[in-house]
Amino acid sequence: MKSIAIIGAGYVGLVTATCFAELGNDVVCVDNNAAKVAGLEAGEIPFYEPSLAEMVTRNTQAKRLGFTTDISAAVRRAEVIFIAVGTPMRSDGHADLSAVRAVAREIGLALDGPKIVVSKSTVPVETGEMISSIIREHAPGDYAVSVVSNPEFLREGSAVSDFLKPDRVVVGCSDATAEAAMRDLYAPLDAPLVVTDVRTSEMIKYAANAFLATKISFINEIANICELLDVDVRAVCAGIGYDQRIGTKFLNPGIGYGGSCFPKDVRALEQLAVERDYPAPLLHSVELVNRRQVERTVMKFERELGGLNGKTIAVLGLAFKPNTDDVRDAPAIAIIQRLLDRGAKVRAHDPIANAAAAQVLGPNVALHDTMYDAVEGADALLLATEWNEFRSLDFTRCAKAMRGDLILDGRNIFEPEKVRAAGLRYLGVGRVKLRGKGSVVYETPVSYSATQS
Ligand SMILES: NC(=O)C1=CN([C@@H]2O[C@H](COP(=O)(O)OP(=O)(O)OC[C@H]3O[C@@H](n4cnc5c(N)ncnc54)[C@H](O)[C@@H]3O)[C@@H](O)[C@H]2O)C=CC1
Ligand SMILES: O=C(O)[C@H]1O[C@H](OP(=O)(O)OP(=O)(O)OC[C@H]2O[C@@H](n3ccc(=O)[nH]c3=O)[C@H](O)[C@@H]2O)[C@H](O)[C@@H](O)[C@@H]1O
Repeated sequence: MKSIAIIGAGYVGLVTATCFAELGNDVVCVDNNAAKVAGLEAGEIPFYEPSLAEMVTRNTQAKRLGFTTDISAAVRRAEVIFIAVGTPMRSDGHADLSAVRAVAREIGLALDGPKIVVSKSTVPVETGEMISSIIREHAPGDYAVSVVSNPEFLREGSAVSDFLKPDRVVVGCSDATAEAAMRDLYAPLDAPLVVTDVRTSEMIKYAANAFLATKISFINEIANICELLDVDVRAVCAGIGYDQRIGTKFLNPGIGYGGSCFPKDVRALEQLAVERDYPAPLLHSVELVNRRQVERTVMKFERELGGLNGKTIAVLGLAFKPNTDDVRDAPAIAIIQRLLDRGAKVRAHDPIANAAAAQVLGPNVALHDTMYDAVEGADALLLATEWNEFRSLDFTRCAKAMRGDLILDGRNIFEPEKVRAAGLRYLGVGRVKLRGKGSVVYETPVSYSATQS
């Protein structure tokens, strides 16, 4: 049993804190957002994540988990301190490390003995060294501080089981004391432990996300080519996915990847390379293909509807993927913004993310409580997020409610024959031959990065 402080009660911080408490540790979770801490103390989880709320309540009641805004007190009582604050994308594509720096400074100022400081946040190679020097600079005494990199691989929507049953745990340490403490902490989990130095561990996290994003952009590109050749990409996925070197996972074409991590982490890794004079053309293309997937979706509507001005599009799904209310960098939001720019009206529904989407989209989009309310009077429908409830969409009911007849299945979850049987037209991603040739005029320039030569 260890005494742990987790700094940052966001997605990763709260899941990490709760899971370490569940494993029997004494955990305090710190956030500088007082309202968030007050909410957590009252049992309110600031985002939607299946099974997390019950686990927070159980561990809070068992007094293994607490919340505070007092970082100094939390640092002093903990043996191990996890940094789990956000590292969002700066406008130049680099990771914004201001929150990590601020936390390192506060840890330094509060130091009163030896500590192990662990970065759970996704951070560029060399950040561990930066954290170490900031802590030392502000510490009141010459205390031994081991800085560890322990990246997190959980996915939103399955965060708790991903944390407790990981494929592997990666720990980057610079000394034996820290390594022993991390081995101890993760001993209850039945998972391989990959122990490296700090820099390698930082790189592993970016490489993992970049690889997964690459797989998605790869299959999206194959899907786009399938559309020109009248080949169904789903059969292609099955045909290549059985090869275990390729695998079936993360091979679903769609309207592009989104979320708070893939877009920012691919760009951050690219920028790490670019500033060392390696232009990272593959990473650049991964991001480019992803952005163009959004434009391609808008283009499909434009072509099929003969223009967008005055047309009404119903969008089902706003979150960047199912089982989350997170709309950060969601492709649905980017598509909606482009549809609005071209004069279309948008009606939308998400089972969980309507409120979060309203904050980003403002009053220009009509958000509805049910999927059937959203499709009422629409010229076309976009399935943007594959929530389970959308899989049983009644196409006959849609055909009656809609003004037009186009269904664009942005996640390939519908059977085209069923859609057509209801008198509707079906378009997916890589499943139906596109009208005309492949000459799509994309908005995204080939070189969009300011620092890319
Ligand atoms: N969201 C995800 O699924 C995953 C995220 N990550 C990485 O984990 C890190 C955290 O991501 P999220 O949890 O999504 O971020 P988030 O933005 O949801 O949460 C960050 C939290 O830190 C708090 N915070 C910021 N500055 C602070 C300070 N000085 N003192 C105390 N609290 C402070 C904020 O109030 C916020 O509650 C990022 O580096 C991200 O790339 C890694 C794996 C999965
Ligand atoms: O670093 C992170 O934050 C996390 O990023 C992703 O997790 P997450 O963003 O929660 O969601 P994913 O399930 O990976 O989906 C990301 C995006 O890719 C899209 N996707 C995924 C799989 C696929 O086959 N096709 C596809 O378009 C999803 O729709 C979604 O928009 C990684 O899967 C996690 O391992 C990692 O810890």
